[in-house]
Amino acid sequence: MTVDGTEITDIGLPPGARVIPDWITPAEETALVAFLDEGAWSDELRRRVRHFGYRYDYRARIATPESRIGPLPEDVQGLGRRMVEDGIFARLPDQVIANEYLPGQGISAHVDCQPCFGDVIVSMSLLSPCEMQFGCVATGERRAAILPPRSLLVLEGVARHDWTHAIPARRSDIIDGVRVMRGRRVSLTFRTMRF
Ligand SMILES: O=C(O)CCC(=O)C(=O)O
Ligand SMILES: [Fe+2]
Repeated sequence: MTVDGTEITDIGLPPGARVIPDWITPAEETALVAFLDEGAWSDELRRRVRHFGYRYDYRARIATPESRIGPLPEDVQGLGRRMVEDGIFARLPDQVIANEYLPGQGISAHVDCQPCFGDVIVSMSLLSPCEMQFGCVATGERRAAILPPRSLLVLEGVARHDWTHAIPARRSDIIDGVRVMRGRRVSLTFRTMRF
């Protein structure tokens, strides 16, 4: 398999990353998307986003204590509490970004802000599956994995700090050898502020 012309030798997740399938039910998924769609999505990027807890500044690439919006909405806070109960976070996540990806939209390779955000990053996938690509900053090694809807992707350790993650901006993915057209995907990324 090749990703952007680079041969991928080891398909899968980088060390320190795991996918927890079916972490929420289809009914919870529907309710969450409805909640997100009731509010105002921001058009500041090529994909739509909503920020909760603290606003992330895409130009400066930081979130600061001054960027505080307020407490997380109860629906989102409840998921954070469940992540703490499940031992995924040691303390309650307090910064969440919702991303909406329509077919053809993606997110470029990045490491989440290291001075701003803690050592665990969790991304919840809703609606459509998609491929996420990973790149080791030191060696250039590439990996890729499919994120199923209602799953959690947990990034910690090396996967959080030393590998980039990205979603290719395309309209379909190869899943189990079959080309699958993307639908609308919404994700919620949970983080803890370091401040
Ligand atoms: O959509 C995703 O699953 C990832 C989002 C992401 O990487 C981010 O918000 O930093
Ligand atoms: Fe990220």
